[in-house]
Parts: sequence; C-alpha cells; structure tokens
Amino acid sequence: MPEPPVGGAGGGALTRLLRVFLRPYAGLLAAMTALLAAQAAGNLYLPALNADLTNKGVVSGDTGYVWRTGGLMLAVVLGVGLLSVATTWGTSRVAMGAGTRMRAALFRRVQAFSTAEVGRFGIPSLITRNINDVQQITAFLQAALAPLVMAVLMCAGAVVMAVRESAALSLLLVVAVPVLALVIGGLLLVLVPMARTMQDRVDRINHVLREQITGVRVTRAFLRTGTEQQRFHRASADLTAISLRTFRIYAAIMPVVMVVANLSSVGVIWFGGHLVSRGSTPIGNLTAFLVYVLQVLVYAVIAVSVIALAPRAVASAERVDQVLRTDPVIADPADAVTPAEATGAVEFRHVDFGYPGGERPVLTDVTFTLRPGRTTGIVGSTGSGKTTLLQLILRAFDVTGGEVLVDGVDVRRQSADRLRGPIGLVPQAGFLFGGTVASNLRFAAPDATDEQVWRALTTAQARDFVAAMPGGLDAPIDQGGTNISGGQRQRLSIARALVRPSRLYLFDDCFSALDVATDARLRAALRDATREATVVIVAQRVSTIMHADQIIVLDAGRVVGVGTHEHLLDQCVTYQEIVASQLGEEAA
Ligand SMILES: Nc1ncnc2c1ncn2[C@@H]1O[C@H](COP(=O)(O)OP(=O)(O)OP(=O)(O)O)[C@@H](O)[C@H]1O
Repeated sequence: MPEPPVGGAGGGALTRLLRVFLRPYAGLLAAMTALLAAQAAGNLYLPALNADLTNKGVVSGDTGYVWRTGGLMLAVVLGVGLLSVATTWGTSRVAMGAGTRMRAALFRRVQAFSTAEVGRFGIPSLITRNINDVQQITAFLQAALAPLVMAVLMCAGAVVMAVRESAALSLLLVVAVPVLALVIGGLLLVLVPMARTMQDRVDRINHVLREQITGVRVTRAFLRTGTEQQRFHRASADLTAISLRTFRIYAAIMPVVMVVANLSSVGVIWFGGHLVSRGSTPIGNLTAFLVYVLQVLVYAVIAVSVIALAPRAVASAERVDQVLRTDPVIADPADAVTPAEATGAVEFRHVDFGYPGGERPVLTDVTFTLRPGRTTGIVGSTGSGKTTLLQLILRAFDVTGGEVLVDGVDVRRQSADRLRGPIGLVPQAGFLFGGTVASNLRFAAPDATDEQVWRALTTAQARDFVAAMPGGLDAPIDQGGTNISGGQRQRLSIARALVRPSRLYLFDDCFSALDVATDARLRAALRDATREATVVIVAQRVSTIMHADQIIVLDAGRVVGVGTHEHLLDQCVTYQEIVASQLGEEAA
C-alpha cells in the first residue's frame, strides 16, 4: 500500500491544527489567560505576604499585623481556588470543543474521499486517526492548556519575585533553569519519533483485528485460528515493545527534574543560611525566596509532565493533518452545469479507463447509449469491467479517455449531488446498516410512508419474509445485514433503491443469490415499477437479462456486442459462448 501523503512536518502539523481548531475559542482562551494571570498573581503574592508576616509581625511580636496579614492570605488562597475551578472548566470546554470540531472535519473529509483516497490510507488507519489520534490531541490540550500558561506565568513571576527577595541567591537559578531546559529538550527529541511509531503500531493492531473479526468464519473454516492468533500476538507484542521503551523514557523525566529541584533547594538553604547568619538577608526574605525557587521548580515539573504528552500529540497531529490535507481526486467543478432535464439518459463516448496505480486499462473505447424507458442488460465474464462501468456513471472515478454523459452533460461537469441524486443504485454486495428494516429502507427517502415502503418491498419480492420477521418493518437488522440471508439482503437493497423514485436504476449483479423463480418474479415487478426510468442490470445469468431491450456484452473491457438477445445469439460469438456455457450448466 503506498504511503499516504505527508502533511505538515513535526510540530508544524500540531500548530496548524491548533490554529484552525482553537480559533473559535479565541475569546474564551483570552478570558482563561486573564483568569490564569490573576491566579498566578495570587500564588506569587502569598510568599511575599508570608515574608511580611514573618519580618513585621512574628519578628517584632505584632499580633494584630499577624492576624490581618493571615486573613488576607486566607482570602487570596480562596480566590485562587475559585479561579482554578473556573480555568479547569474553561480548558475542558476548549479541549473537548476543539476535539469535536476536529473529528467532524475528519469525518467530512473522509466522506468526500473517493475509493482511491480510502485505499491509500486504509480503512483501519482512517478509523484510528478519527478516534485515537484526535483523542491524543484532545488529551494533550486538556492537560496542557491551563498548566502550560500557568507554568510560564508562574516561572517568570517567581523569578522576578525571587530576584526581588535576594539578588545574590538568584544566581542559583541561572544554573538550574538551563540544566532543566537541556534535559527536557533532549528527551522530547527522542520521544517524538517513538510516539509516531507507536501510533503506526496501533493502526496495525486495528488492521489485524478488523480483518480477523470480519473474516472470522473463513478463518475457522480453513482452520487458521492459530496462525491468525499468532499474527495478532506479533502486532500486539510490537506495540508493547515500543510502548515500554517510550514509557521508560517518560519514567526517567521526573527523577531527573526532581534531582535538579532538590539540589537547588539544598543550595538555597546552604547559601541562604550563610547570608542570614551574616545579617545581610532577613530570615523572612530567605523563606520567601525558598518558596519562589520551589514555585519555579514545581511549575517546571508541571510543564515537563505536560510537555511529555506533546510527542504523542505531535505524532497524532501529523496523522490527522495528512487526512485533512488530502484533497479528493473527485471533486465538484467550480462552475457546475445543471442538465436542463433529468431524464436518466446515459451515453458513453469512446471511454477508456484504468484504476489509479493499475497497470492495464480496465475499459477500452467503450461506446453505447442508454435511453429512458428501456432496460439494458450487461453481461461479460468475471473481471470484464461491468461494475467499473457502473462506477463511472456515478463518477466514483474519472475516465482516463472519452466521456460519460448523464442527462446530456459530462458527469465531470455536474455536482455530485445533482448527478447521484436521481440515481438508484443497488451495489453488488448488498450492504445494510445496523438498525431496522424500515430505517434501512428510509435511508434515501426519510419521508417515505409505510405504504411506500411496503410497495417497494413487494416489488423487491421481500414483503413475505419481512412480514414474517418479528416486528415486521421494525425488525432489527445487524450492522452489514449479517442476521439475514444473502438473498434477503439483496432484496432489501433492491427495495431501498426503489423507495425513492429515480430516473436511472443501476442493479449491479444483485440477483445472483435469488432462485430462478424469484429472479423472474422480481424482474416482472421491476418492469412495472421502473417503466419510465433508464434501467441497467448487470448479471452473470443470461436468463436475468435475456428479455432486456438491449444487451451489452463486455469482454476484457471492450464492448463486443450490443443488441437484443436474438440479435446477439445470431451475431456475437462471446454471447453465444456465454449462453452455451450456461445452458450446458443447466443441462448438467
Ligand atoms: N479498486 C480497484 N483497483 C484496481 N483494480 C480494480 C479495482 N476494482 C476492480 N479492479 C480491476 O478491474 C477489473 C474489472 O473489475 P470489475 O469489478 O469492473 O469487473 P466485473 O466485470 O464487475 O467482475 P465481476 O463479474 O467479478 O463482479 C478487474 O480486473 C479488477 O481486478
């Protein structure tokens, strides 16, 4: 699988995402900063008050001064506590809000992706990026926003206050702070690439797990459970290994910081003790200085523990940014043309097509016309390009040569909504959503009445089995429709396309799981229900399309015959071979 495009590099991606997703919260962030500044001022004021209380109250025995200053200190502590509650509330709101917006933006982008972009990232990776990576970024914001601002304010303020208390002792900070900065910076440089690898391995686990859960029946049938377990254990062990290495480094950060902090305190007490005994510094100033130095170090520790989350957030931001920066190859034109009339007419003019990255062309010089009110059958051996042809009508991919016109206008010049709105598609694999029979049928027509829903079920030959299901229209359907049979799934998919009246119906080999009698009844009912529309039926069985108004025969991506069943039986060798092989099968 080719690598997804690389978006912004390193912290650049995180900065870009934060700029975009924090912008709506600029006002709240400004208010938070003001509250944090007030909180920091309170925290910085307390040691100074304490110094005053010691120097002017305790040392000189002024009890009144002690009470007054003590009361003021209590009020400051309460104020700081209240501010802290407010800022925690604010940062949670900002972090969660930005995360929600990020997830929504990712979801919108992925919805706009064509099969090519989805294939480039891979479904498991897109899921991890939307859930796990956004969560890493949100967790970082939640933990980092207030503490980081607070740490900057407190460190700067405490340094200023410490210098005010004792300029001589402040020289200690000149040594301690750069040592801390160097240690922290070095560790972060090592952690970012490790965090990136960690997220990739989470992707890998997701990939293996998803494949194993969806393919569990095949795994059991081929007795591969043991091998698959080993594959999962390997992916899990790889993640454990990188996680252990990463967290060992995380574990080293705190002791290093604590050693620097404790050595600094010892230094302050050692040198400060000398200054006090020489009488050049009052005892109150020494205790205040000690508190300021501890404040600098405590907030440096807080900053470090928060910054330690950054590498994972940076790695996750790169992965989220890659998705957001990937433009879908299939996009609406700036000057979209709306066809004068929605007739459902389709025309292929010398269409060539090859899948992105594919070596061989899948369709070559395909030309035909589909008219409203007529049914066209498409037959051809497996892999001859039938599904691809329908995908081009829906503009799931762009042609590499020629043009596809719907309602007389090139599909590339129409908006996707206008193009796909009047098309009723029944895909080859009848996918159903988790919910009920009714919620699946109302997927394209939310306002459809029960009567319309039952009518579509009747046409799709699904009325009897739905009526027999407990709950009828409200009968539960599991995700993917796994609680009903393949044939029932196909019929519900057909009914879903019929609930909303369309001008163009595309049935992609969706009759294959039906028995011959149901297939015949369904086609007869369809003829009545879709009388004025353009109908395309891709089929493996000739009996499904032999009564169509026209049949297109594909062979290795080329049209080798167009006409009625009788005409093709007479003129088209490939068609004769297909018919002969199927009659042979039936005879056998
Ligand atoms: N997403 C894809 N990327 C690359 N190649 C593809 C992709 N989808 C299909 N192909 C290739 O294009 C060719 C035509 O595939 P298509 O699904 O259109 O055939 P089909 O006639 O519908 O086959 P079937 O009857 O088996 O459903 C095949 O060779 C297939 O391998």
